[in-house]
Amino acid sequence: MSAERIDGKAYAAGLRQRLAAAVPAFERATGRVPGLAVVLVGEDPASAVYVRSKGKATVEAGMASFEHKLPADTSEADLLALVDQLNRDATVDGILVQLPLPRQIDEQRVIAAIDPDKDVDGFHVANAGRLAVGQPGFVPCTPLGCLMLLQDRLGDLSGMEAVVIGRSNIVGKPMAQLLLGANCTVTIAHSRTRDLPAVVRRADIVVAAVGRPEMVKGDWLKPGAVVIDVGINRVPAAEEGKTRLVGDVDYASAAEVASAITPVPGGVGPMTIAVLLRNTLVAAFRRAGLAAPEGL
Ligand SMILES: Nc1nc(=O)c2c([nH]1)NC[C@@H]1CN(c3ccc(C(=O)N[C@@H](CCC(=O)O)C(=O)O)cc3)C=[N+]21
Repeated sequence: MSAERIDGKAYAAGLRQRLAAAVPAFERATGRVPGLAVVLVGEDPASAVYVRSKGKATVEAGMASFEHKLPADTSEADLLALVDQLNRDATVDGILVQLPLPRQIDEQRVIAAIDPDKDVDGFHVANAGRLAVGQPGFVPCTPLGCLMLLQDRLGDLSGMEAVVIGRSNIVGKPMAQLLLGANCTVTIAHSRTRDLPAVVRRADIVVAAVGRPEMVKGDWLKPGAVVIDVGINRVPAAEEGKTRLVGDVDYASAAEVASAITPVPGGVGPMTIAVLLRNTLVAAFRRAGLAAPEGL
């Protein structure tokens, strides 16, 4: 069998178009456009690339982008002061502080300082709690994007066996909550899981978010499984001195067994950015006391 390739880039482009189409109604009602503030501390080149593509996508969707670039030696107090200023800025609906932060800054303290109603990353404990108990809030962008791709492909997920590999607060745990909310039978596997291949072989849905290049092999999969690869790993390419991106799944062998699989790049990554804009638009409608449009 040769799996169908799940085109996250195309789905993300469609979502961004639907978001752009909803912005004028917000602008008519409020006299302003939704705004996203992105804060980058230091000059990690990969982080700078993501921040730039977020800013570009924000403007393309008709929203306002506010970029704050701070030097690598910024103190925690100075970053907290900026977050406080953004919390109080009425033109800012969403705040994203790019992670990881330099080691003099306590990430949890910074996330805790963000107004939960502007926390479009969904990283604040208030939003983690809302997701856990099924209240409206903000869901982390990557897992929500994965759920959208799965529901687009499979429709109702009720009763399906889902295995999430990875237990991070930003992907694995919220992904498991979302799949549980969609009535899957959910297993969270991790580095201490015994006989991981046997656990993965039960799954109708596999979400790989471990950060280990090409770890999940085709012979771990149940034939016909749908595979979502969250990993983005830069590895040496065949040509001397060059690099390439690979996922946490060995695409070639997995595509022989799965019914559908997301590629890397072009799968989950573009969805993360599109969902960030979706969360920002939803935050803007909610903060204005307006009902957010359906189906976003
Ligand atoms: N507070 C916070 N929120 C984040 O959402 C966040 C963060 N910090 N820190 C860094 C990670 C990383 N991240 C990506 C987003 C899009 C792509 C993406 O679009 N990737 C392209 C490839 C891009 C390339 O070629 O490097 C793809 O997969 O097709 C990748 C990675 C968001 N992150």
